[in-house]
Amino acid sequence: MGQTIIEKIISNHSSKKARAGDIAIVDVDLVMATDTTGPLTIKAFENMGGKKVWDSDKMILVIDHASPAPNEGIAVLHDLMREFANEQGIKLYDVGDGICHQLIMDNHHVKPGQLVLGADSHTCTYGAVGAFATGVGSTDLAGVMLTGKTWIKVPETIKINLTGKLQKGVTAKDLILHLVGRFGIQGATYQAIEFTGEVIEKMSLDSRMVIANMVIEMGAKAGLVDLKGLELPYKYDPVKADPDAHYVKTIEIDVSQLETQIAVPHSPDNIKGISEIEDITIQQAFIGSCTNGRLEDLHAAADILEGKKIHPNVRLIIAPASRKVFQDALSDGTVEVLSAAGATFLPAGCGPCVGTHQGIPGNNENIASSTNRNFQGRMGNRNSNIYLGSPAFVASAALKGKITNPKRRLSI
Ligand SMILES: CC(C)[C@H](C(=O)O)[C@@H](O)C(=O)O
Ligand code: SF4
Repeated sequence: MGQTIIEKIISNHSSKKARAGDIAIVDVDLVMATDTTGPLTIKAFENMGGKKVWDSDKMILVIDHASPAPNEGIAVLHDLMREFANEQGIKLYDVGDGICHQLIMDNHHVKPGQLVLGADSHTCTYGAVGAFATGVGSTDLAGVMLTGKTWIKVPETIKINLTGKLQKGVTAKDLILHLVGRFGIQGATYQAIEFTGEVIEKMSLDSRMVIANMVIEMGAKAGLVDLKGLELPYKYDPVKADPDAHYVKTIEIDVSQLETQIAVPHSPDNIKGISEIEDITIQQAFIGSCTNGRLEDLHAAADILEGKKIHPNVRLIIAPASRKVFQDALSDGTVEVLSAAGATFLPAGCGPCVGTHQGIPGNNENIASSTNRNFQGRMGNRNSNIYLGSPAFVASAALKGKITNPKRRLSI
């Protein structure tokens, strides 16, 4: 019997042909840690007796979660990371460079068919370029830093084929929210998902990243997006599934009828169609994160806000996913449009996504957000409510001061 993409990638990184359910010892192509997990990882590495990482070219550190440092304690942790990176000759991205996942993608640190581990749950984002990338704990990552290897149980695979055409104002975010709602937050636990079909083939890299990024919200180990229709600035050999590969499930979805999808408080699988929840008042709007902080996302917001002013009772906060995203949005006039509409720009980084700093909501406030998680307290206040959706949804809500269908705000 043939192999799925993940079985092939794991086989290529180990000495045996891998099948779902096997335990494989694999060589890792790249490891990554952030300012939330990096200091713990470095300590664990030293506690294991680590002196020199197995390959300093295969490790990346990023200061993005609380960046610039909001207090002395975090400033000390940032310094610890800088010192370690210096001693070991490891590439470190510092304050303002951007979110770890965006930097790894922007700078082509990951390529199709590679196997990457990150001490961050959204490492699965790199499935957008057909890599098997997944999140691990700090101690596991420290082990890889010593040896360049880890063990992995080969996941089973679900195949999702997406056909039809997305309606105006309906995006990759709506699609993945719909799937998270359908599966539930544990619906694909420890499984890989292969995404194929004409909808994927027409998607930009930015949109493919949205899909791969949120598979963790269904508990999946990896989301592997078909590379058809994707142009990359380098040559590569795509890893393809065999025609007789075994899938635990194959799902066909026609996306043509899908309306804007929103995750309502307090879980990313608590999905409603926009028409069910229109008119809820909001006080804060956030566009950013490794899910939706890219150029395409800022463009979608600018399309809605150009020449207009946001509602006077709303704070619209934008954190570009990377410095490059910010610079591109600056040079094409997008920053100007959004700033004139009343948006406040934060440095490139995670920003308010995880509630560490910058934009913690007040009591009883409702937030429209382009991020990926809306658990109670996620943005730093348990007495606030987060509504997750696309950047077009967030911009429309910021404009009207309440949840509204982005379709009505789009001129195209
Ligand atoms: C803080 C960090 C450990 C966490 C993660 O692993 O995902 C964060 O990035 C998140 O999005 O919740
Ligand atoms: S942007 Fe949010 S989800 Fe993404 S890595 Fe940062 S904290 Fe995690």
